[in-house]
Amino acid sequence: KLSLPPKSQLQDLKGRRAAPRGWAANMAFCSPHTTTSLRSPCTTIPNSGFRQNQVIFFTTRSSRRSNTRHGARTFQVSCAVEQPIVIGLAADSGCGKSTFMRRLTSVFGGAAEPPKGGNPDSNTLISDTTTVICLDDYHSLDRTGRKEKGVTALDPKANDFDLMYEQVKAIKEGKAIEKPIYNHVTGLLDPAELIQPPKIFVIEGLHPMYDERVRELLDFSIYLDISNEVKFAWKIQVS
Ligand SMILES: Nc1ncnc2c1ncn2[C@@H]1O[C@H](COP(=O)(O)OP(=O)(O)OP(=O)(O)O)[C@@H](O)[C@H]1O
Ligand SMILES: O=C(CO)[C@H](O)[C@H](O)COP(=O)(O)O
Repeated sequence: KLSLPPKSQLQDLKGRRAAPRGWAANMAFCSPHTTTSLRSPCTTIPNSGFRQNQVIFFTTRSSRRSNTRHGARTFQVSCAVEQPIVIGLAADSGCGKSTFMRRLTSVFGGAAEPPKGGNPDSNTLISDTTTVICLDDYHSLDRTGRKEKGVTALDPKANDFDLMYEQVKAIKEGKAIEKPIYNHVTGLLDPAELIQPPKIFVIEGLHPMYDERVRELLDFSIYLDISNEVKFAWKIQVS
């Protein structure tokens, strides 16, 4: 997961070139020491034990152990793993969020499909670079619960913004999440699905910008402002 510079550019701290033969094997035996840039935000790189923007010093072991001809040297490698970009797409129901997202993800590459082998009623779409989740999955009340409390899905009280924030933040830090599923067929909250951090993470729904903490995590925000006239015309056109 770490991006090592090409062999031709790898130098030790004295500016000497790495041994041309066996440098990769040598690195495999080395012990890492890290430091963090004070100016950069730091996030964990999945499965690496390192954090983004850390500078890692690898000190190689003696030549005998690593089977190369040169002695111990220290190399500096910067972690340059990109954080997922988070896009928030907000609009009322029936304003074309799914249609817009299908077109956008195809521009980013690959057809968008639900998670393979998962819940057939999942609202998630995954393509080569992009994962789109629907914020309806953060409804804190199911259909019956909303009816009993006399609130609609648009009411902030019917949505779990704490969980939304924690999970969007986790994705941005490169961590996988267990996201709940709101089942539009049954009106119930289904068991969670595993979402891995993608290159581009889109959160679409009624309230991607309502909670200040979630808003702060967005790299881009899109609001589809569709008049009722147009929205109803689209619906009638289908039925
Ligand atoms: N640009 C468009 N031109 C014509 N029709 C459109 C356009 N965008 C969406 N529609 C139509 O409007 C309807 C609603 O679109 P869509 O399902 O994408 O909205 P949505 O915001 O995802 O809805 P919901 O939140 O209810 O799932 C669909 O029938 C779709 O085909
Ligand atoms: O799509 C929606 C909001 O984006 C629905 O209005 C909301 O999720 C409630 O769903 P349902 O009417 O199926 O109980």
